[in-house]
Amino acid sequence: MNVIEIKNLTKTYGKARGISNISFHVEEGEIFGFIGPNGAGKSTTIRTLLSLIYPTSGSATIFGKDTVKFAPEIKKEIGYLPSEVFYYDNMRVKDLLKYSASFYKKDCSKRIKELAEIMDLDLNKKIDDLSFGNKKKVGIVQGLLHNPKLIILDEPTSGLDPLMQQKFFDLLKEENKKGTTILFSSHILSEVQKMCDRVAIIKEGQIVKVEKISTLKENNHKRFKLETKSPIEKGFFNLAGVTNMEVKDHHVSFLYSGNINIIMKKLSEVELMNLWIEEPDLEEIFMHYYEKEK
Ligand SMILES: Nc1ncnc2c1ncn2[C@@H]1O[C@H](COP(=O)(O)OP(=O)(O)OP(=O)(O)O)[C@@H](O)[C@H]1O
Repeated sequence: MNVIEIKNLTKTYGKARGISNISFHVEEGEIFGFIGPNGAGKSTTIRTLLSLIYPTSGSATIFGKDTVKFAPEIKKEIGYLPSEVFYYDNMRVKDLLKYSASFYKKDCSKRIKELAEIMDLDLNKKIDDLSFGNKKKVGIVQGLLHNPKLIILDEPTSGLDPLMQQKFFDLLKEENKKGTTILFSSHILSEVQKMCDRVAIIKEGQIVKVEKISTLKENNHKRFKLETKSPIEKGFFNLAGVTNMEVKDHHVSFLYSGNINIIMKKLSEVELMNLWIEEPDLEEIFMHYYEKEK
């Protein structure tokens, strides 16, 4: 079953671009990454899904229900961590969390204590006295306290130190093992690579690619680095599937995706001093997709 199904979702802010014709789905039990640079449209997509803003056109369903028509019902089963959290500073953490829990018709007190312990959050402190990172932890507990079926995280790790990031990721993996579906937006590729099964890449309001992380990493591209006996012309490796070409004296480096025999044939025309064939990291592949669309 698809927990999230997005069909041709478009949101414009007056004349300004928000998102345009976004379509993808998130399956039950997946950790799905949503990556793109600042301003690409990640938050706009997420806010539209949560009916915090309304689509200009297109539609989406969560748990098979239209996100606009069934917003209040759907929200009970979603845990949402916005990219920025704002609170009434005067409240104590425990009172704020108690207030948040009152929206759900279940007793969340045990879970609040558990989560606060995992995230090393002092429930007795006033919000006012918390650092930015500790405020983020309040947001995390707030998002998870009702054991939601779907967790939507918008740039969740900003402000958390590396140890807390790790604890948070472990916590999410634990939730995921219990069957919780997770949509995770980020511009930090390494964390998407670490956490997610599949990923949608968004650029300038449009989806560039939806792919399994494993496919992105392993099957599609290889980085070729070669040292040649004599300098070669820049256009020598102008073949379909060759990108990110860099030539410096006797050193050539490029990404290749396609029939490996074709590139090997081309390589055999060059007198090689050395050759390395490596798996590129996600960062390189990601840049590659961006370049392709220019
Ligand atoms: N309230 C708004 N009014 C006008 N334009 C907006 C508004 N919110 C977002 N935009 C525009 O919509 C586009 C997408 O922004 P969005 O915040 O969704 O991107 P993002 O991928 O979440 O980026 P970031 O990582 O910086 O949060 C941007 O061009 C942005 O300037």
